[in-house]
Amino acid sequence: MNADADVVTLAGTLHAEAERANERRALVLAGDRERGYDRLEAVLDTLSVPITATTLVGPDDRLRCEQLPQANASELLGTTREVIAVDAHAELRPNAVGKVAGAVDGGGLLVLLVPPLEAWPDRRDGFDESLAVPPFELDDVSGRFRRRLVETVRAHRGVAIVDLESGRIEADGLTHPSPRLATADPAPPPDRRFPMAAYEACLTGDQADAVAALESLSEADRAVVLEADRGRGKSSAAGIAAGAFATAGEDVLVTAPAARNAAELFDRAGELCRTLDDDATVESRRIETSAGGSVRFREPTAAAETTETADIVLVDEAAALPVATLESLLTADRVAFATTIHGYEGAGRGFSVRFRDRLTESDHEVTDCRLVEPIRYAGGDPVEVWAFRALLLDARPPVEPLVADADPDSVEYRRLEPDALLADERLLREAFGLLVLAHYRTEPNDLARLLDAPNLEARALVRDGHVVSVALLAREGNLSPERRAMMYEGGRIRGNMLPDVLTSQLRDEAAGEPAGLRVVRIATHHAARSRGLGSLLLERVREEFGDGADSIDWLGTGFGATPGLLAFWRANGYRTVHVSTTRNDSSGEYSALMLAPTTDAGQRLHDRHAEWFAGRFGACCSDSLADLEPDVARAVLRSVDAEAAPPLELSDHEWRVVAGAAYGPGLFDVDPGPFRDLVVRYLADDPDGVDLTAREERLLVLRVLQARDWESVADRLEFHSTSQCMRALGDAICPLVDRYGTAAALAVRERFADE
Ligand SMILES: CC(=O)SCCNC(=O)CCNC(=O)[C@H](O)C(C)(C)COP(=O)(O)OP(=O)(O)OC[C@H]1O[C@@H](n2cnc3c(N)ncnc32)[C@H](O)[C@@H]1OP(=O)(O)O
Ligand SMILES: Nc1ncnc2c1ncn2[C@@H]1O[C@H](COP(=O)(O)OP(=O)(O)OP(=O)(O)O)[C@@H](O)[C@H]1O
Repeated sequence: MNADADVVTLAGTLHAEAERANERRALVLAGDRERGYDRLEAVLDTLSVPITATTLVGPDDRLRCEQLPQANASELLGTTREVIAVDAHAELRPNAVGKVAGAVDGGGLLVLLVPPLEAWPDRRDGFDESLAVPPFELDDVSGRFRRRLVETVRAHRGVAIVDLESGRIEADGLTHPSPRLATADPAPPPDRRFPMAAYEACLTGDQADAVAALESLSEADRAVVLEADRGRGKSSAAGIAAGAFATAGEDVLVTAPAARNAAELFDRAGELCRTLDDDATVESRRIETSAGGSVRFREPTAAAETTETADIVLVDEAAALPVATLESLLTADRVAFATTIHGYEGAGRGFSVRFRDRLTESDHEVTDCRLVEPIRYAGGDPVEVWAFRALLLDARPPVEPLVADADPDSVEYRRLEPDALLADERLLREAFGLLVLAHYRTEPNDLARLLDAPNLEARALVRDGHVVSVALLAREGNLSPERRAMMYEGGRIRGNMLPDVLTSQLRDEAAGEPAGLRVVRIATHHAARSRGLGSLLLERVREEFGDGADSIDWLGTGFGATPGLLAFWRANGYRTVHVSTTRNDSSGEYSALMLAPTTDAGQRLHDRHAEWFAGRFGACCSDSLADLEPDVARAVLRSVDAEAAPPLELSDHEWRVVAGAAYGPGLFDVDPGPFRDLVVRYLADDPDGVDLTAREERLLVLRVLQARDWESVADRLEFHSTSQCMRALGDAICPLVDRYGTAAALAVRERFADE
């Protein structure tokens, strides 16, 4: 038999078994790229799969089917394909594999076109280039992620491997599954509001429960969160509910990262509308019913701006949307979010880490529903099991009892060397699981970075070998004059987040010269927080890197700023030098950049930036940071090094204006500038003996720094009237005049005190 025939027969048998079991199978074609495409074409020619249900994810449009580059793999989120082939010869992006693996239908095949397996880990590809962060070169990147990937491919059931060079079938991927037991029939709740047809459309009990949960949107101020791994039928549940609401005359607005992600939702909604309403008009993105109801799609931003035009808003693939967009969608008073828990596949955990709190704080009564039973493919599907393991999609921190009594005296500092992580799957899972759980953006790409990027280091505190706290560190700076000039002139540089911002945005060409270590992420197990472990880990990192042979000039960090986190970093000696001028897409927060210098060169870098920052922050507050939360602004200034801030230099006249408004009949509104300098100085200093309340400080931020008008400030801080608010501002300024005022200011105070 020729090699082609072998592969075609293998693929046929594999596909037949996949169909019988309603599971997926993977086929790895390892070897020469052209040969791989030849075999793949032969396979596709003979499989009973329509070309319209096949997708090639790779750089070239080589087959007659749909084609997408790996960078656009998100388009497949939430869709269902029978065959997806990934061409990984030029590059393998771990995020793309995660995204496509969930989209293959039960009975379908995931085909991987890869170089010879033995040689693959040692080849450097396009993705590796993204890991070669200056001053490191491509040769410094290692191949551990792919070595691990190859091992998992070989070790897992359901994965067939063909060595195209020798023509040998290394594994046939057959699992010979025994027949499955039928699962329980879906049943409606006894007091259902939706028509019976909605429940008859459900395929599992979990899906019927999800539809029942969505019934709660019949009432105002309700939110529903549907959570599930991929392919459990949550989009379909949302679609069935959309159809039921539309046939009852309601307008349902559907949004998702892209219209295609909501295709299943519209399919189900359309089917139900047709069943219930002979005159319904059903189009791919718009459904209208004879009761006057509708289901329509809007892009997320447009949807967020028009929530009031709909009765109900349904958000699909919510985890892939920025937190700020999710928040704007909360303006709808009846809203549901369908979101993926594992297999977040590069979308990050913004939804659960950051957005969950906002949802809880909102006026909505929230109903949660979790779908477990798979629909797209059967439970225990081997390709899902492989993808979870290979990409650590389900990595978790250690279970609570193992770390619950950890404290600074019972833990050990440990370098997490990539080789040790590769050799110890449990350690890797615990460390990566902790990072994933605690952060809004940790993706499969980060697993590859952890194992292969030359600029990254990981450190942990372990209790009896279990990870309790973990930090991911990136080397930054130490850049050549040419690279620094390139950045200064607007060129982009990989990695190097802090030097990049300080150079390109803050116009400091020397910023990339000192060597630094940025704490990219830090997390403590939730069962052991607030015991000083995070601080201990930072202290150990500083000891290790601050004065070894490997010494650095600064430690730094950048993160979505909240008052609590700013306090944590401040307590650990980090000081703010910048706040981003736009909100971070996934965290929805403004980012704070902080430095903790360890040498004179680091100190000089810090000091000049702290001075510039304190100098500009007041102006930013009434401009790009006009919607910064006042408590974040307070915490930001509190974490600036006051020594480095510019001195307060008000003229005698300016002091008379300020003191006149505080103690006499003067007005803040005539000349806000000097008040602004005074407030910045006060918040940065946090001086002893001045005890303003949090509300007074918020007033200073809102009115003096952010220049909000009196009405809105009075309203926000719940003053009875604007004049009461104005008096409160004067009262809050008095202790600042007492503390900082010059003779000219104090003379004003004396004069009015006498009256
Ligand atoms: C670059 C970055 O990674 S920034 C993001 C940091 N990581 C995260 O947000 C992940 C989730 N959070 C965590 O894992 C932990 O809370 C960490 C890493 C921030 C702190 O770890 P811990 O071991 O608790 O630190 P430690 O005990 O030394 O210090 C805790 C103090 O930090 C402050 N703090 C830290 N996070 C918060 C927060 N979210 N809200 C309020 N205060 C906070 C508090 O002052 C707290 O003291 P308290 O509990 O007595 O009030
Ligand atoms: N009630 C249903 N009737 C017909 N097909 C369904 C039904 N529920 C789910 N399916 C099919 O099962 C597959 C998965 O469903 P769906 O897309 O709703 O799941 P999901 O949990 O949203 O998955 P993903 O996270 O990948 O978006 C799809 O092919 C869908 O057409």
